[in-house]
Amino acid sequence: MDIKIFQSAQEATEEAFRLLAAAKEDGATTFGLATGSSPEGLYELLRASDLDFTDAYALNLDEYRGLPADHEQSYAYFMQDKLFKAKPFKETFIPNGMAEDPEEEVARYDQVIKNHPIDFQILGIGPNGHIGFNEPGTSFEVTTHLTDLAPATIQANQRFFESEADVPKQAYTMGIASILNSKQIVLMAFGEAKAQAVKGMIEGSVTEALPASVLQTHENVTVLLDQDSASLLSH
Ligand SMILES: N[C@@H]1[C@@H](O)[C@H](O)[C@@H](COP(=O)(O)O)O[C@@H]1O
Repeated sequence: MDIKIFQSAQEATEEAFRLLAAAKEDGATTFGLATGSSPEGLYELLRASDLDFTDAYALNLDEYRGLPADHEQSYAYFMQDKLFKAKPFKETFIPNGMAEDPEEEVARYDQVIKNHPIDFQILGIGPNGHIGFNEPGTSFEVTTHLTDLAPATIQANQRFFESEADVPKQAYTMGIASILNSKQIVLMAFGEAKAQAVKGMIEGSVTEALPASVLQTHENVTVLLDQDSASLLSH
């Protein structure tokens, strides 16, 4: 793992942009994208850039079950709003939160990932160490699946909804095995609320109890931190 600690989230975000642009320059055509506040600044930089994605593919990590693509809190809506409207891709993919048959949806998305192996994957991290929506305890072997959200995740994501009751309780997510297949991974984590998870991910043992710790086993991972998220690291 390449750990880079910056003075601010903004500086770390600028580094994420540089890494993505360099990967693109080197031929990356398929980008794994994440939602949440961590990559928002990156999407802002991409929108303002002159990078052209009309020959590129975007695959998102996850989607809430039960939210249609035009729901303001759906990840499909987030991606349109924050990136795709301004920066069109050749094709974009995201699990369908309204799919009638979860098994079919999971199989469909696994096929999408198989057809479009990811060159460059952006990740955030949940305060409990989740990546995508792979919650603590999820097997490292699984690919796309429907998961029950951990109570801590429902609580953390409540800020985007009117009340806790409005937060979906399930989500589709790429699995750890799918994420590890990406050629290059860049994880962004900012703020004190992430410090414990960041410490576990980098300095703890590789354990399903802290899903992001599996990234220690991948050969091309860069972790971009600000002072607060890095504050519990031993050196
Ligand atoms: N499923 C998403 C994750 O992909 C994201 O990394 C995490 C952190 O979000 P934030 O960046 O807003 O802290 O939250 C959500 O639960």
